[in-house]
Amino acid sequence: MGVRAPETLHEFEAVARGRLDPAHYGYFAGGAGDEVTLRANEAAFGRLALVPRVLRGAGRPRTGVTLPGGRAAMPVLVAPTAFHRLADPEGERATARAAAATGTIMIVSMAATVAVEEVAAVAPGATLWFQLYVQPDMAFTEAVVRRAEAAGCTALVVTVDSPARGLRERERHSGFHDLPAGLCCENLRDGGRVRPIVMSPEISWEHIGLLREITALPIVLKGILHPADARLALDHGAAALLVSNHGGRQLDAVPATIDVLPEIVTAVGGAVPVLLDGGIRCGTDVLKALALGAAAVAVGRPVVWGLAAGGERGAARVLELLRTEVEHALTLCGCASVRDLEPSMVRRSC
Ligand SMILES: Cc1cc2nc3c(=O)[nH]c(=O)nc-3n(C[C@H](O)[C@H](O)[C@H](O)COP(=O)(O)O)c2cc1C
Ligand SMILES: CCCCC(=O)C(=O)O
Repeated sequence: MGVRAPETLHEFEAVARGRLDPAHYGYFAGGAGDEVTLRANEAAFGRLALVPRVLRGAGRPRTGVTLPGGRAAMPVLVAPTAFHRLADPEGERATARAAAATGTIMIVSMAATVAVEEVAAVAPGATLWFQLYVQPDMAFTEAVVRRAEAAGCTALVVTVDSPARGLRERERHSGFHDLPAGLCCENLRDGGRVRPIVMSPEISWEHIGLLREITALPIVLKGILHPADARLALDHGAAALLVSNHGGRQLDAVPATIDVLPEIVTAVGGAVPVLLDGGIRCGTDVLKALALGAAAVAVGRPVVWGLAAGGERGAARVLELLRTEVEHALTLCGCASVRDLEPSMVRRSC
């Protein structure tokens, strides 16, 4: 990991950048269009300030959270990201072990380069959720869901922000087109072939209803940005929502996730937990999201940077850094647990 081990998530990105094939770095780092939303996700956290409480005698804070798909030792989950074997030869196996080591939940991407069964087998201590792009062929979708269930996944995270793939200029310019020979989306195997992932504009709420009938797993809808959709998600039996703009990789010019979180939390009215991802880069970002009503957050790129910088140990270090930072920030905010955070403790700073 270079002369000095990276000590912040930004340092991990710098090390990862130096190690990755530039085309792969472009794929991981890039966003859609002019990357307005990609930048906005991080910048919006920078415009918020935390207002601590004092003299509460809170003691050492507890960082754990309970969610529909299980408990996590910290309120930071591993967001689903594709193609981990581009970052490290062990790929998703390493990520899952890192998640298990920090006691957090890994959301395994449907586009993982290690099969979900193998990810579960090599990291028996990990709580895994499975991310799904509903395929127009519902029989195949059901087969994939059955694999995730049999592997022991405890929730289904259905990504709903991808009726088409985002237009990613940086990815194109950096020369990333496809997985190299020898790697494929292992969860898309179907007999002797590997199916392509279809992102279809025909997927609708009806499909969510069908999924609800197919599986007893809690369904988390990932990619909700509009309060009306948050209410529809409740009508369709979602067990949780994940406010996400796909890390700025789908429609450019959508708002930063932290800026829409309060509206979604209001629309949901406490009926189900609301999670958030996009632009979380340190412990105080986590506290801001939790104070504004998120039950937990997820990180995408930072885990990939950890993986590229130092494999399983690097990914574990990134998660451990976040855990330590969250605990420290909770202490300085006078909180005994994440439940003590509330909207009055966040203020727009400029
Ligand atoms: C390289 C990369 C691959 C991703 N792959 C997926 C995926 O397969 N499925 C999915 O639902 N989201 C995917 N996402 C979106 C992430 O789950 C998450 O929404 C986003 O990365 C959060 O933003 P952050 O990277 O700023 O933490 C991907 C994001 C990145 C950066
Ligand atoms: C077909 C893989 C899609 C991965 C993804 O969602 C992303 O790159 O953002």
